[in-house]
Amino acid sequence: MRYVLTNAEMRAADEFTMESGVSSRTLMERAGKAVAKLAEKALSYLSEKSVAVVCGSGNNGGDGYCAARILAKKGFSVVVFEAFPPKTVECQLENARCRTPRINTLKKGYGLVIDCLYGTGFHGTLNERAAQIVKEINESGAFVLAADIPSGLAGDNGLCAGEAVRADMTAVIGEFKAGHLFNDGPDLCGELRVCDIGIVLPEKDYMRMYAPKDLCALFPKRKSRSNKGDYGRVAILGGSERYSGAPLLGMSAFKAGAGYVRLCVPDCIFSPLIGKYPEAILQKMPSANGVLAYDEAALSEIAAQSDSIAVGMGCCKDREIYRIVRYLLEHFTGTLVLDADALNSLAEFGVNALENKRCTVILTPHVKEFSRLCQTTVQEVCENGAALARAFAKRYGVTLMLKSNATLISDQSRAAVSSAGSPALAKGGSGDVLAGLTAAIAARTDDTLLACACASFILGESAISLSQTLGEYGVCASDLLQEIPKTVKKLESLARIK
Ligand SMILES: NC(=O)C1=CN([C@@H]2O[C@H](COP(=O)(O)OP(=O)(O)OC[C@H]3O[C@@H](n4cnc5c(N)ncnc54)[C@H](OP(=O)(O)O)[C@@H]3O)[C@@H](O)[C@H]2O)[C@@H](O)CC1
Ligand SMILES: [K+]
Repeated sequence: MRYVLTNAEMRAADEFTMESGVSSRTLMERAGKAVAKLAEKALSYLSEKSVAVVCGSGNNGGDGYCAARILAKKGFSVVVFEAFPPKTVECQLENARCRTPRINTLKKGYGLVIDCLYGTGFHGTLNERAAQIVKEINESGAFVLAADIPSGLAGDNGLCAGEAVRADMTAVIGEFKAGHLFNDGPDLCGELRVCDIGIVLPEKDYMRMYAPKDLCALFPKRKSRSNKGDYGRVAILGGSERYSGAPLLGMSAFKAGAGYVRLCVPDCIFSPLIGKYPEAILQKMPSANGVLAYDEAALSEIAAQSDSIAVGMGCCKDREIYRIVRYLLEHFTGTLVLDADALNSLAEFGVNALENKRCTVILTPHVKEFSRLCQTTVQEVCENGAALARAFAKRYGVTLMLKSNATLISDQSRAAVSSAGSPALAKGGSGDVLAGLTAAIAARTDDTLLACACASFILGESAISLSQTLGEYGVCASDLLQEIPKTVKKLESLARIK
């Protein structure tokens, strides 16, 4: 497991490391060395071997002077662009130690440009001169290596207002910052390489990034003497005349190992589904106007016979859906996964229903759905998603999985991010697949944070691997159902090695 920090948390960790006896000069030397090492590796693949290092006034600039000195000592042709005069003591020191030639403007022709303009100290927007320099970096035609984070990208949320460096590779100094993973971050950072410089973390309350070897604990070897009841009874409650396929994508629950999957669909779409999935239990629910209708007896039976229930996929926003969600919140004692129109109905008819519940609740909104739940804007969710998710999870006593290019998960005390994913998932049906996966995995564990991270990982990895053969444009949600067992098998195999 790795951690993902905010700028302030990273600064505190740097300071804590220094208090533990590592000097700032040593830390910078390590950072510069790590950047130089990645530069050298990149240069080995490039035909043009000249390097330009663009340095700002802070310690990110200091990393740059240090890397330039190391690369020059190794015999590379290196120039430094002093974009702004050094301000911090370490930057001034490294500037003085670096004797490579200086340039005043960045022309084309370098093989590699190292961006050390701004790191975690960046805030606000680029001024005119900085924006011009960033433009020159982006238009240089060189391979761009960003030190710590591409300049212009906000470390706390991965947003950039206007121009920012578009890197081919980013040398992540110490720990991931949220900005590497969220919003514009993945498109601007290129390949992320973490450089360990011996940072000592003062606490362990950071956002987590689970590795496959943490997630595989959810796929222990199945005992030969076991039966379907041991692997979770999942109910998928969804579909409408308009979205008749959505609940079928919840069959992902079976692909993630559930023992039983019960598809509960409105009577208006029931008949065509008979025999479609021979392994599933098919349950006919009443409907009104093509949408699921409230039926207490049926819901009571589903609640009694399920370990987890996913509700909302393709349901349509409706008062009847809201009644169904309220009933399940108040009577079900397993894990309830609220997705799509269950969330939209909650937002429309009263999110306070979440206060009165007996079950464990997981909400799986995308950014727009979450903005409706919080009665705020999408922009606000993009800017402060982590804080909003944490506050919401705490306020309502739920686990929240906020879906975007990186998925942010928050329970009442912890947070995690899953960055596995692909733009191939930006299509109808992906969320329905995720809801089924989440319900299946959450049925087997009390650790909802881990369950959500695992479900998101399986979805993301399956999409990545399918994209390699079908392409990001070609992959669709039903393809994922075929790929998921392969991803799950990798976790299963990993669990056996442990
Ligand atoms: N701490 C350590 O020991 C270690 C740190 N390390 C490295 O240091 C980096 C952090 O360094 P840092 O804190 O000095 O900040 P950095 O990003 O270089 O820039 C700050 C300067 O930019 C300026 N500025 C900001 N925004 C601006 C804007 N919009 N427009 C214009 N100016 C703006 C800002 O101005 P000010 O806010 O003071 O007005 C200030 O002058 C970190 O990412 C890592 O690479 C590693 O070596 C490991 C050890
Ligand atoms: K940078």
